[in-house]
Parts: sequence; structure tokens; C-alpha cells
Amino acid sequence: MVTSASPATDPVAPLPAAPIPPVGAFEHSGDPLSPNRNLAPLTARLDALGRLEVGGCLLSDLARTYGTPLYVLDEATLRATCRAYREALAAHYPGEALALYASKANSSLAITALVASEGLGLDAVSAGELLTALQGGMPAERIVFHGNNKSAEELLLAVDRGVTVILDNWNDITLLATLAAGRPAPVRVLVRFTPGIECHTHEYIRTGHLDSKFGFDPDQLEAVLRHLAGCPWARVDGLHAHIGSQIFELEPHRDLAGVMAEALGLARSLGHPCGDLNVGGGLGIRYVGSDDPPSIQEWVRVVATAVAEACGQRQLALPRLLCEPGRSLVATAGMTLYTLGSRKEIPGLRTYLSVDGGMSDNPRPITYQSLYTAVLADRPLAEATEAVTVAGKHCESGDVLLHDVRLPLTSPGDVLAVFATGAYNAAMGSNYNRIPRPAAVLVHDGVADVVQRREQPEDLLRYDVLPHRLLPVS
Ligand SMILES: Cc1ncc(COP(=O)(O)O)c(C=O)c1O
Ligand SMILES: N[C@@H](CCCC[NH3+])C(=O)O
Repeated sequence: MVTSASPATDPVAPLPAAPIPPVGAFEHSGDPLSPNRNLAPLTARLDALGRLEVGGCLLSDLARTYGTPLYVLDEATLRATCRAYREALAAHYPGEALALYASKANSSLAITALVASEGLGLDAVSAGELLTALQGGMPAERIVFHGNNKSAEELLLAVDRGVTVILDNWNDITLLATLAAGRPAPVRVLVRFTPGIECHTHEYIRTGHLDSKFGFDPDQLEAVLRHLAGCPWARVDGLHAHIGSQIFELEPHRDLAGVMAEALGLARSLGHPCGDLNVGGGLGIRYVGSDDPPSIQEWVRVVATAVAEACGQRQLALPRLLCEPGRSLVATAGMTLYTLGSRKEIPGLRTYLSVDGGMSDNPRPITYQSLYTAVLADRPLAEATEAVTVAGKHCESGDVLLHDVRLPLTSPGDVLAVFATGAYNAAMGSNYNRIPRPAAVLVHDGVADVVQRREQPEDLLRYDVLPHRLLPVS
């Protein structure tokens, strides 16, 4: 096991990162090359009245027009992050490289189309994500299909469409062997293994340590590769590992390169072509003022340099480098707008402000105790004069979006804008309390396009069936 707490011996001098912009500096929303270090989308501006706009659209207008809660996605930021990955890989990796968007972070036709148009690929983990990717125009040859418990139907869809399958366990191998029988060409697969690397992030979003449900145990890797060498239905195109999410350290990623290059040497020695090395995702983003993640350039540079060096040291032909950024690609492009409603003051204890959404549109605070930053959409720079706790509207005491934050004095009807909600918010949303899912708009140059319609309460009844014998007798 590699533990990355020890100081690194970095042969590569750090890139000078642009200073992280202060919270509230919306007119200079930070480093255009590394949106993951900014709090606000790149197009965040104040209008002449000091109100916040994004993508040329006034946030409070969006709230009025489309209702709240509302997810707002800034196209310019999304494109900038895609380009940051693309250009950094081209600049820092001496071979071929491709970033695959981990669509679990936020899966929709619009995001897929946008990411595909920027030349990236995509990682899907279910039939739903896979269909969204294919229908959103992502070429099948740029998609990889993951999952620690893929169904036969999901595997069949992937194989039929020519999508590369990431083998996660023996069950995948057994199912695929049957599905692939009689096909003219072997199924392209990558083999995922647990690299045994610890990193500092919430325990629920760590995946690289040995006690993980994902991937083959490293001790089994050789047996798996030997088995696959005798499977004409499979073409082992590479290896995959992923260490976790919302990671600010670079050392674990550097360590991963060494572990993966070693495994690559083994796989090739057993006759597998293994042209691809997929190092997963995991780069963190800035949710609150004190977060200071590495830039996309820095992350890519460290990963790319480490992979090239680790392969060079073992005299391995350079593989195509694949990575799977999710959060760092979409989080900062997204914001959520809420309307403030009731206020409850508990003298000497706390003031609760309630919004019209909560854990159903953003389950991250209740799941991981995640922190967020919020401002009033029309007075983002107004002096914050009171400490409040912003609660959601669900029947759950833990449904709190922001604990003990400072805001200006508010009134019911004010629009609250929460930053960095583009990843793992809509994607992890639910209908708890039968609350419909919010709409999402994509903003660009003053135009807002609805990319996900607001769910209606009636929609929630679509799959309910009332047996005849239970029909009310009139
Ligand atoms: C296999 C795999 N790839 C990519 C990702 C994306 O990670 P992140 O959103 O942290 O970049 C994840 C999520 O942790 C994952 O499990
Ligand atoms: N859902 C997690 C990230 C999990 C990444 C997927 N393996 C989060 O919101 O931070």
C-alpha cells in the first residue's frame, strides 16, 4: 500500500498558479485557465445596479422567469474547463491523451453535446448515463462503461454500441463472455484495479484504498490478466484505476502513475496490447473561500509527467493517457437559485432561513457535511450583518444547506444564489417528500436555454399504480 502523507520528491517545479480570487470578487472571477479554483463561473459580473449576472443573464430575472429552485449552468465556464483539460494534456503529455467526462457528476443531453463538441470523451456508469451520452452525440468510441455491478442488459447495450467496457470484477467477465460469444470482433475492455493508495478526502468518496468495492484487488490482477489472455472474446486495451474525489493533494496521483505503470508492464508481458492507461478523476474544486485546489493545468502536468516518467523508467512504450474528470469539469459552471421563505429566530441560539429546495436538489451537505457559499442574487456585495442557517424545506432536521453563514438582512422573496453546484447536485437529487426536480438552464451571451424542464407534482404520479381493489368506493 502506498500512503501519500509523506512529503513528495517532486522532480517538477510547481507551476505558478494565479492567486485564488477572494470570495465576492465577481467582476474578476479568477483564473480563466482553471475554473476549478474559482468560486463563481467565469462570466459572473455585477450589473450597473450591483446585481449578479452569469452568462449575460441577471440571476434574479432567471429566477422570476423559470422559477426556483433553478440550476444555472454557464456554457463559457464549461467550455473553458473542457479546453483546460484538452490543452494541458496536449502541452504536458508527450503521447496521445484524452479526457473523458465522468458524467455521473451531471448527466444530461446538453452537457454531453457540449463536452462532445469540445472533443472530450465520456465515462458512463449505467444504462441511463450511457443512453444520455449516445443520444447527446458522444461517439461510442470515446465512451467507457463503468460499474461494480453491471447488469447483463447494461453490458449488452455497451457491447452492441461499441463502447469500451471497464472490467470491474469476475462477474463482468462471466457475463461478457456469454454476451460476446459469436461476435465478429472482440470486446474492447480495460481492467480496473484498486491501486492501494490512500488520499485525504471524505471516506465515502475514497476509492483507491484496498477496502473498496470497486475494481479487482491488486493481488488478483495477475490472475485476471492471465485469464483474459486466454479469452478470444476480449481485447484488453488498457488498465484503469481511480483513487477518489475532491482531492487537493497531488502526491497520490503521482504515486498512482508508478503503480499503474508497473501493472501495465505486467499486462503487456502477458501479451495484452494495453495501449491505454486510465488514471481516473478526482481533482477537487473550490466550494468555500478556504479551499485551495490545484489548477487543472497543475494536476494534468503532474499526472502526465509522472505517467511518462514511470513508463520511461520501465522502458514501456507510452500508452494513450486517459483521465476521467467529473467534478472539476462541471461544478464551478453551476449555480443554484432559491427563493427565501420563512424565517425562524431562536433567541440566543440560531436564525433559520428556509428556502424552496434543499436536500432533494443538493444532498451533499446532509451526505458529506459539504460546505457551500451563497450570496443574495441582487445584493451580492451587501454587508453581511447576521449569522443564519439556511435550511431546506424537507421533513428532516438535517436538511440544512448552509450552517452558520453570514448574510445581509433578508426578506422573504429574496433570491439566494449558491455557488459551485454543477457537480453531484442534480445528479444525486431525489424526490424526497415528493418534491419535483428543479429545471436547469444553460446561459450564454445573455440567452438562457432550458436544458432540463421542471418536474411537476403530477409527473411524480406517473409510475404509481393503484390496484383496482384499492380504488375508493364512491
Ligand atoms: C471511476 C471514476 N472515474 C471518475 C470519477 C470522477 O471523479 P471526480 O468527479 O472527482 O473527478 C469517479 C468519481 O469519483 C469515479 O468513480
Ligand atoms: N458524490 C460524491 C462524489 C462521488 C464520486 C463518484 N465516485 C460527491 O458529491 O462529492
